Amino acid sequence: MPAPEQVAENYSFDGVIRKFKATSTSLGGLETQFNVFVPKEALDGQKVPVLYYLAGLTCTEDTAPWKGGFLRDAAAEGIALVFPDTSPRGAGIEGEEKDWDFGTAAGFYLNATKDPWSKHYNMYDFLTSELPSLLSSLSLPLDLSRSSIFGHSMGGHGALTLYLKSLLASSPPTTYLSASAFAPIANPIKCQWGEKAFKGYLSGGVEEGKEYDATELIGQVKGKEVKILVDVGTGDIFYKQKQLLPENFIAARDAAGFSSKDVEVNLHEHYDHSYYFISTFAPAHIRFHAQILKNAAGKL
Ligand SMILES: N[C@@H](CCC(=O)N[C@@H](CS)C(=O)NCC(=O)O)C(=O)O
Repeated sequence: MPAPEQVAENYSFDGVIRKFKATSTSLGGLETQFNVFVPKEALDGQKVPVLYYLAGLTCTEDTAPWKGGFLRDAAAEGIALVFPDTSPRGAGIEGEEKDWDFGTAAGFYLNATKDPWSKHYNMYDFLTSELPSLLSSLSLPLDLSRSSIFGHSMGGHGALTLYLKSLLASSPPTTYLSASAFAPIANPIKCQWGEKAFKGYLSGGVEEGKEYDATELIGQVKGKEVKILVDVGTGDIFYKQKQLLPENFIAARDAAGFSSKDVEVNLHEHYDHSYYFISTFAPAHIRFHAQILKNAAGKL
C-alpha cells in the first residue's frame, strides 16, 4: 500500500491541518482524501490520541473542519482529529450521482454486499482497517491505540455503529474507547434513509442492515463498559420527519440496563440539523472524548 500523499497544509491553533490523498484497496482502487488535524504537542514529537469524525449526507472531508468548530478544542486538549470522506467517489456506477441520500456522499459507513456497489462501497473496512494503516504510515506521533469516534447524522450512525461493533468483535480491527454523535440516524432499519441505503447496498436488505443499526446493537453490548454521548435538536427537520429516532435508541438503552450517565442522550429544544447546532455542542463532545482518551494514557 503506497503511503498517502500530502496535498494541502494549513496552520491552525498552533497545530496544523493536513490533507492527504490515497489509493484505497477497500474502496476498489479509488482515490480518497482525508484531513488530519495535528495538535502542537504532536508537532513537538509527543504521542497524541486520535478522534475520528464522520460527516453526514452530502458532505466531504472538508465540511467538519470548516464548519464544526472542533479545532480550537482539539488543540487545547492536545488530540488529533481525522476527517475522512463520506463515501467512495467516482466508482462510475449508474445512478451513483442521482440522489443526495444514496451513492456519492452517502456511503453509510458499511460494507456493501450487493452488486454493483460491493466492489467500491466499503467504507466500514476503509475506516476500521485501512485508514488506521494509512495513518500509521505517516511520520506523525499518533497513538492509534487510543482512538475514539464521533459524527453527525449519517456520520453519527457511523460513529455509534463502528464503536458498538468494535465492542462486539472478538478481535476488532480498531478498538474505539468512546463514541459520540450529533443528530445520529439512530435506528436506520426503521427510517426512510436507512431503508433506502440498506436495500440498495446490502443483498440481505433491511434485515442485513440490523448489523449496522445502533438501536439493535446497543442491546447486544449489554453488560459491557459503554461510553456514548448523543445530542439531538428537536427543531431538527429530520428529527421531526422521524429519520433520526433517538427515542428508539433511548428505549433500547434502557431495556439493556445502561444508565443515562454511560449512554447519555440529550434532546435540545430549538436546535436544528445544521453546523450551527453542531458547533454549539462541539466543545462538550471534544471534552467528553479527551477525558477518556487521556485517562487511557499508559493503561492500554
Ligand atoms: N441536501 C439536503 C440536506 C442534507 C443535509 O442536511 N446534510 C447534512 C448532513 S445529513 C449536512 O451536514 N449538510 C452539510 C452542511 O450543513 O454543511 C437537502 O437539501 O435537504
